[in-house]
Amino acid sequence: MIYVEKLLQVVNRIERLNIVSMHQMRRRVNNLTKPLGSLGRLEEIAVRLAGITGSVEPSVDNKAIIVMCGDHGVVQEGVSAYPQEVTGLMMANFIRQGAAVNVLAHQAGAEVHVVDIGTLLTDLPEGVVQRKVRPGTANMAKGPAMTKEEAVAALHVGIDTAYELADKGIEVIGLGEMGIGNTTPSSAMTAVFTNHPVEQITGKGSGINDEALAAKTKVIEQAIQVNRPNPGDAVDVLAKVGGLEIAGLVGVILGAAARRVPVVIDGVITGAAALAACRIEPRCQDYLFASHLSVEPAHRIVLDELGLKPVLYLDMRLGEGTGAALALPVIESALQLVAKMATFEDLGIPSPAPEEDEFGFAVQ
Ligand SMILES: O=C(O)c1ccc[n+]([C@@H]2O[C@H](COP(=O)([O-])O)[C@@H](O)[C@H]2O)c1
Ligand SMILES: Cc1cc2nc[nH]c2cc1C
Repeated sequence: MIYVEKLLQVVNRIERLNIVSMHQMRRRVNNLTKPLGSLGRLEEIAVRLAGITGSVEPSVDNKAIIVMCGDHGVVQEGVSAYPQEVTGLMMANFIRQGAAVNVLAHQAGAEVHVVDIGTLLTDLPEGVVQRKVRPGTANMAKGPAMTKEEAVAALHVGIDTAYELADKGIEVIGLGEMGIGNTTPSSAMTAVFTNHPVEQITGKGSGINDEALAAKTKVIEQAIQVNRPNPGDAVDVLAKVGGLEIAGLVGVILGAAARRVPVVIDGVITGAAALAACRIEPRCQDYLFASHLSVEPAHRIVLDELGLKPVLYLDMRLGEGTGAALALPVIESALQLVAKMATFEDLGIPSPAPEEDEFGFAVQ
């Protein structure tokens, strides 16, 4: 019960964007020495970051990527092309800086935090944050993946992680995950939340063949039928057909939004987490940026549902936070332009930009 109260406190702390800061940022952007609107979506990014942070000089200098790791009982049903041990092996790889996300995060100047929230690994490599709620989920094709209490505990791991990073001055959080089998719960959650047919939503994940895809689709349909998750209760959906790392990511989003820290989502798994977070508290939506569009069909459905446009289109389907790491420098560029470009006033000439409405948008 105490746990649920804490969750409510965090959710209640999530505020609307700061309209005054957005207006001031729009004005500044409109006065930069360029044709009005010519920096396209970079302008929208700068304006939204002003709204999130409540500052006309926001910073995303201090960046972190959280890689939540968990295992999935549903792998027993043959839904993945890879064995379950890969989750643990990749966790070790993150620590030795050998994974794709390490390379890309290093390039972006982002820290990588690897959290074991629910893998089967018992002997954790040094450097992994140990926050195991339980060792892997149960097989959701046969019953609930976890209890509601476990789902709430996982949400709190995410909230705590976001708060810890906010406390130490992290200004933007990229979401990443590792969990063999986790495209299965992600597709199930997306189907339940959006009511799209499972067949339209399910993809090949890390690389199964057509036959296995047909079987995976059936497993997801069965999991939904067996568990009957309530689409109006995101915690119920997470517990019945979700995953520990997915619930952890939902917590990260809630915690980051409560602390006014922007969140960059990655592929289909972090997307399903974003959908759940927005079902818990719709204001979360304002704090989210979509880094890229994954090959997994559920990802497009999630981003459409959340009204998010991806920064990059690279046909990736890796996860780990790789897309988030790639988009961070683009987001940072938006702020660099605002901070460093000259304005028309700097040149001593009045802005040739058209009149603005009360929100600072051009009146044509
Ligand atoms: O980010 C994505 O969109 C994405 C798409 C397909 C696969 N993945 C990654 O691959 C793993 C899940 O794939 P699977 O086929 O085992 O469900 C998991 O570790 C994810 O990080 C990630
Ligand atoms: C090798 C490997 C690396 C991954 N990283 C994220 N998901 C993954 C799945 C596999 C199989």
